[in-house]
Amino acid sequence: SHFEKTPGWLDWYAAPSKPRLQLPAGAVDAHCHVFGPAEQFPFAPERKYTPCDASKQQLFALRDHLGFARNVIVQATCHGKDNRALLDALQASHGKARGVVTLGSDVTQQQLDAMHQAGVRGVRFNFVKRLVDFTPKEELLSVAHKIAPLGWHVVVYFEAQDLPELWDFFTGLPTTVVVDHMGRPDVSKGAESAEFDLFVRLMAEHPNIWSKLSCPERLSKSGPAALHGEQHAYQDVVPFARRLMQQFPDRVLFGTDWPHPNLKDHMPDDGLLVDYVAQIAPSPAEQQLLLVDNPMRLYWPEELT
Ligand SMILES: O=C(O)/C=C(\C=C(/O)C(=O)O)C(=O)O
Repeated sequence: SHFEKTPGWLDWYAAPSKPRLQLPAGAVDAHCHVFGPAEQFPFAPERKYTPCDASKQQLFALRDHLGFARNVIVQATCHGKDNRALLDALQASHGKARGVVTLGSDVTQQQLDAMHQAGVRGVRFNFVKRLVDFTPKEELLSVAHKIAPLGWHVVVYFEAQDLPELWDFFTGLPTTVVVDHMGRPDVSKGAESAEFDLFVRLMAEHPNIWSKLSCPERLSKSGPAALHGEQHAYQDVVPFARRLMQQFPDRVLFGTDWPHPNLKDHMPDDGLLVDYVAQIAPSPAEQQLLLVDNPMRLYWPEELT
């Protein structure tokens, strides 16, 4: 097909290891994707990479293999504003998945209501320049104001060096805001750096802003040491996640980011990624917050009454 995978794009682990960590009952993988199948759900013409297919069936099999109970499926840029593959997966999940879509300001109320019925609870704004072209802030704000009455939140993906210019936009959003992958800090600067202090200040000053503690494999310079059996996978990222887990225990989430788009130097074993959670949330109480209570409050609040 003409959807040839981007050269160098690694496939995900076909047979991930079984985690040592026993996840708490009801654990939520709060950041993952479905891609294609391209013949049924074509990738967006404006995409900046072409992934391999990654089906809902494979996602749900991974969920069960790792010990998660639910998924939050996040629209990735390779599908642009065409959320059909995501909506198809939500329907197949029988209520075990929620969705975060990508929308234009032309979205209609009828489309929003249908997505809400399907299990969508958020919209995603991507600012990573290698992934998307520029979208005017007015258009994004228009989308945010359209989804706010539904109780949806805004997921944002950006790189740490861009936080200063994005600060006013993020702090002006009329919803809960969930940051992907800790705002992608440069881990070589250290978890007490001015750069990460700024991100911590963003969360400290704005209690509506949450963060996912995901994607150490994208941020680490020390790499997946656990591939050799040691317990300290992605050791240099742990202090960043620990700082957020300790300071904002009720506003953090975790996800596998399966099928790990755009990774070229190594592909994480999802089982070892789950074991990484034991380093950033070592106590059962922290694991309960990170993996169950926090994502349930955000995505299935109706079940908490
Ligand atoms: O999957 C991720 O969250 C990370 C990446 C890709 C996307 O988010 C996307 O294409 O929407 C990335 O860093 O390349």
